[in-house]
Amino acid sequence: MATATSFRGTNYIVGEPILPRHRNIRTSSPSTAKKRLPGTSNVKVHGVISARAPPHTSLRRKNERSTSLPPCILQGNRKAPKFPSRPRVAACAGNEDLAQAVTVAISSNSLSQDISIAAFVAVAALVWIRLFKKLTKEGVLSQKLSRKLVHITSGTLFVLTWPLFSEAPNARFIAAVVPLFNGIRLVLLGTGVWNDPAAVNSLSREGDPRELLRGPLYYVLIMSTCTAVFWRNSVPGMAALALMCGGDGIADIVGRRYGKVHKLPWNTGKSWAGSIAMFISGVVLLAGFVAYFDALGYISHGVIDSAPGIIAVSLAATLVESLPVNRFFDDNFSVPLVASVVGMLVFST
Ligand SMILES: Nc1ccn([C@@H]2O[C@H](COP(=O)(O)OP(=O)(O)OP(=O)(O)O)[C@@H](O)[C@H]2O)c(=O)n1
Ligand SMILES: C/C(=C\CO)CCC[C@H](C)CCC[C@H](C)CCCC(C)C
Repeated sequence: MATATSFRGTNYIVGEPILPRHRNIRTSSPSTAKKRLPGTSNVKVHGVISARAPPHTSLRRKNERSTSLPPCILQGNRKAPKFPSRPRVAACAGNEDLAQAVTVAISSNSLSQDISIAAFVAVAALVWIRLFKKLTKEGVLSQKLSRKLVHITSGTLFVLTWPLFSEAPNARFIAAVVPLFNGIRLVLLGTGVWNDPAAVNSLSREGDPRELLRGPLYYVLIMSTCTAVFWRNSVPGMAALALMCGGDGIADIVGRRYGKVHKLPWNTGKSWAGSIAMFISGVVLLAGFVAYFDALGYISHGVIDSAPGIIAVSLAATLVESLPVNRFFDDNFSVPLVASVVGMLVFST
């Protein structure tokens, strides 16, 4: 029997029988969302919601997701999820055993889904690095350019894979293992336990394996931390990674090419060209991340609403990157740190 319940001004239907093949259960799309229930008026129907996990118990903070409810439902269905293959929990009101069995089945399903996705992304990372290793070995890319292209692309692509993970609370930690796994590879290469000069060349400035224990290792550790701490429903983490990957990476490429003149007055090792490129690419990549996660319903900030915050974060990170403090603070540490702190100040999530 369906019963209507209300949360944050939106009415939901709780209950109705569950199908064992829960993966096939879909929430209704916005176009089918408005239906009438007997005895109610203007009720929005957003699929069948678990009797064990009503919206108010699932909502830990704004936008945060439960194992069963996508953010669009928690937010009163601002948007429908674009990945409907994620399991949606349904349960029989009044049938606790069945509801529990389904919850257990979904939890184990989420775990295997997350492990498979993490394994897939880890393999994709190996293939990606191998491609750059080959291009450097064949002289298509210089060592410096290869390192910066790996720096720009691997983090960006990794962030784009976040929606593939399930809505389970542990999904973020399983995703965070992917950069950690790459960190182990860097430690093995950097300490010489694993001897692969071609891989070292594609990831280092001068070909010295010990370099991998600094910038590249900080990079994967920051990526792992942002994944586990901020994840896909929090803009400060996206800001940290956008500025570290896109901003800092582009500053180097543009600065080396066009920054021979017009050096910064407070740091003659860096140029206006590099810093302006960092600011613009940081803004563009962070706006891209915000648009992507907003479109998928993970965050409630649109690009336009977020524009002042995006500009503030990018300016702060660009300023820090331009300071002559590289010898003490690696850019892969200082840039994401400042971007995430400013991000936490200017974005509510
Ligand atoms: N704002 C910036 C940043 C970088 N550069 C150029 O890019 C080069 C590399 O800068 P940077 O990335 O800071 O140097 P590294 O610390 O050597 O590299 P990484 O951060 O990748 O470790 C600089 O020498 C400079 O020519 C620039 O002109 N302006
Ligand atoms: C050279 C680097 C930084 C120096 O400033 C970057 C090092 C990159 C790591 C070795 C690899 C990181 C892989 C990502 C965590 C996952 C990428 C997955 C994607 C689908 C390709």
